[in-house]
Amino acid sequence: MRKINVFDTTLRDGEQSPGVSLNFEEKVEIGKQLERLGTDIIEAGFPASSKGDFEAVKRISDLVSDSSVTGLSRSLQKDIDVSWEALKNGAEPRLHVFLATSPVHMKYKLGMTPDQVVENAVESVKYARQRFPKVQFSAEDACRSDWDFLVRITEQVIDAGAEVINLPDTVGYITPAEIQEMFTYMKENVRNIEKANLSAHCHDDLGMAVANSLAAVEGGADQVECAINGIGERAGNASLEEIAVALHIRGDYYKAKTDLTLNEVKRTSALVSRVTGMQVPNNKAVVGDNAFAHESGIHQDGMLKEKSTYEIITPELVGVSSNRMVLGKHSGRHAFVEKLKELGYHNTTEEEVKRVFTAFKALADKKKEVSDEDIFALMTEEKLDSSTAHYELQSLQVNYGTHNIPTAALTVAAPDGEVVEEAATGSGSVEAVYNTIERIVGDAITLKDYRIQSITGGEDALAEVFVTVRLNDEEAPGRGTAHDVLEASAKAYIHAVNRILSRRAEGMETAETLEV
Ligand SMILES: CC(=O)SCCNC(=O)CCNC(=O)[C@H](O)C(C)(C)COP(=O)(O)OP(=O)(O)OC[C@H]1O[C@@H](n2cnc3c(N)ncnc32)[C@H](O)[C@@H]1OP(=O)(O)O
Ligand SMILES: CC(C)C(=O)C(=O)O
Ligand SMILES: [Mg+2]
Repeated sequence: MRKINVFDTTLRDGEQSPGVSLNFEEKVEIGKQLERLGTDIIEAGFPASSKGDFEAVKRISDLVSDSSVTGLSRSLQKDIDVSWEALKNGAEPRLHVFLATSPVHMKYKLGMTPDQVVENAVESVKYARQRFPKVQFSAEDACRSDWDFLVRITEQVIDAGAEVINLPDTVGYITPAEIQEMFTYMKENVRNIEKANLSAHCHDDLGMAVANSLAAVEGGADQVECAINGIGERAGNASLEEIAVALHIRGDYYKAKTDLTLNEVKRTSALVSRVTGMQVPNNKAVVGDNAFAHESGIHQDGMLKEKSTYEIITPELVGVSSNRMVLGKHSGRHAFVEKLKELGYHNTTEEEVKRVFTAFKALADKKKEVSDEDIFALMTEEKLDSSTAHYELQSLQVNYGTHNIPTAALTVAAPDGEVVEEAATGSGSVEAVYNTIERIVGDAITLKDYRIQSITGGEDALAEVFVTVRLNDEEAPGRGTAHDVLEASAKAYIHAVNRILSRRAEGMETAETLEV
């Protein structure tokens, strides 16, 4: 397996993300984590760009010893001098100097001829080598540069002492097939290529940064430059975690590997996301919240039978504790039963599972994700209702308006199997519902206590209502769960009434023995 050096530029190109500016402590914290992750080279910043960046690069360079720390510099002696001051005490001081080589950059941005660019690059590399033991030269916008011009400048900067030549796709323009061919061309045509490593630095403007980096590896690149979570200028850089995991999982194809400690990937991603304020999309490969979550029934069933059916990366590989089975509208019975077991329901009958699964599907139609608490609530309701059911709510309609008298209409299955329809008014919607139930039961019922809470957070959470009611001389608590508060209120009231009736039927004497 060929070893690919990982050059992390989160703290330099990554910080060039619009809206991101890291302070000293934040940069140092990320620098230490990048060392734990095992990146070969950390580009800690651009020392000549500001005093703050200078201090951060210096601190990281002083602190970090397991990774080599570098800083970016224009092809100017004053930038190189400042970089040396920042990096000179590091374990392995390394300079990254760049100059553009594409026709458009040379003509319009630099105002230099190709000959002047070669001369300037060679001078800078020689000047840098008087201080730095290791110098990397980047031919900015290499992927829009003439290949023979790239061969010429590469040969000369290698002769001047550069040991790493980076060929960036500065504007994210190239395709995988082209970049592979370009690296192969350089390997075959640069006369002194054996004295240097080739590096790829890809941007994601066309969404091909990772694919291009991997294709560059196929073409012979020895180093990839990338950023955590793919952050960076404009659409960002190639994402470090995606390249690293692709090389790990498809080592059979790339015949290449990195020395990263992959189980530090998730932690590093979370740190960078928190500190930069750039959120990781849920569907982001490797580090997104959904990367190890399975929602659909067929996938969950496959996962329960054999994980490799739908998971090519184990969550543990990148430091995620486990995969997640998300119960939602696409989930099936296998995953549902598994969840019941996980929640401690081992002795459920087929009938129970059938009823609760139907309730679960109905809830999942209204709610994006059904939580453990939701399932617990459905199961508790099933257990209590099946042992005491007499009245059963079938439908409910409430008419409420700020200038109308609230009116409720309910359809309820009575203990004798008859389906009763009734309506009543009240001073509020809940009272209208309760007055209707009272009519259906045909006895005086008094509400002694009413409490409501939401199960889990969010606008689509289940409502849970607790009541205490008095029917004739007896009191009982009741509990109801539903997506809607009025339905939960009706269910709680009926539940309490059912308990009293059930107690009567069983000849029980006290209400206190029943707990909600
Ligand atoms: C592809 C990349 O990511 S390159 C890195 C980009 N990163 C950054 O620019 C972040 C840090 N930059 C900065 O803080 C500032 O731009 C500084 C301190 C470097 C320079 O600031 P200023 O002196 O105000 O110059 P300004 O940024 O406006 O213009 C850039 C100058 O550098 C020149 N330049 C650009 N690249 C190079 C290079 N590799 N070598 C030498 N000069 C260069 C430009 O031609 C321009 O020169 P001019 O003033 O003679 O026209
Ligand atoms: C400075 C270089 C390496 C760069 O960031 C680019 O060309 O994108
Ligand atoms: Mg870049």
